[in-house]
Amino acid sequence: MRLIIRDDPLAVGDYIANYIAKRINDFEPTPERPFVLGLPTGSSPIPTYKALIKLVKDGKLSFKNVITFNMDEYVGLPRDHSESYHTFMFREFFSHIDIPPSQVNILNGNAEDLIGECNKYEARIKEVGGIELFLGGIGEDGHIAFNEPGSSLASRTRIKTLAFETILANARFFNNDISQVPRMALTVGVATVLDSREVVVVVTGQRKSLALSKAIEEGVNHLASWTLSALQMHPWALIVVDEDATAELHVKTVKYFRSIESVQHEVERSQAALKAKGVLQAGAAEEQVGSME
Ligand SMILES: N[C@@H]1[C@@H](O)[C@H](O)[C@@H](COP(=O)(O)O)O[C@@H]1O
Repeated sequence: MRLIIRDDPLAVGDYIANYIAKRINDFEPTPERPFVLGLPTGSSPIPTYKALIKLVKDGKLSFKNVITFNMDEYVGLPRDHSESYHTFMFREFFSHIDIPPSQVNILNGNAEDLIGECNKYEARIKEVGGIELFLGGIGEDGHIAFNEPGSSLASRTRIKTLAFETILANARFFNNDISQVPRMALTVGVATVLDSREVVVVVTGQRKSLALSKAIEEGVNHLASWTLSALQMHPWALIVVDEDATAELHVKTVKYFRSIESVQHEVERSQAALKAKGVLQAGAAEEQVGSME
């Protein structure tokens, strides 16, 4: 697992957007071999979405051959409700980029057969070859998507009852009226996220700092009380945080991850110099740097 620390949420958004853009561009997706991207909602990914939109507008990135799967959706909230995750995703992201709407997958929280809807979602992910990169955010209790504390590490896409803390936290989107916040959601499972080839999580703000420290400085327990801790079992996980989110980390943890990043920069610089001199073949430098993760 790698931890990248940036000054503020905007710098975090820029970092993640450039990271995702590089992954998509290096993949060279085609209609036959699309790039499959998992996406979250919430306020934390908004700077990333803004930076991705800019990359598309500047002609540096295209979503024409990208298929997306969103993490979750409320149950029973009309699709066109201002706070549904459908509305959120089109308002904040999809309407501003070149992705064909037919390549956007978002769970239908109003399906007649909710269990069938969840099973179909898992099947569709498999059908397109699995998720290449899952971008996620976390709640204050460390939940990923709506995998509240206590979610099984083996969980798949399913119906989930929301924790009271999550209902309280999300009341800000519903006129601060708890009674308006849906009590249930459809969500991808912890195993759905862990199955993706790469996971990138955005964590910003001091209110997430306890969850971050529990998830990376302590162990994974079978109930995944801090669901983010499940990432410790993923072979290719990256958490990108701002300074405020590091408030509860040990100084040595912060120093450790900062030192890894600076050594990596050093390696990248020397590999680039060798490449420029023709000593290393194109591609070899990235492979060697990648092996540090
Ligand atoms: N289901 C979503 C999560 O996927 C998201 O990570 C979380 C945090 O939201 P925010 O980024 O606004 O703090 O909110 C909701 O609970």
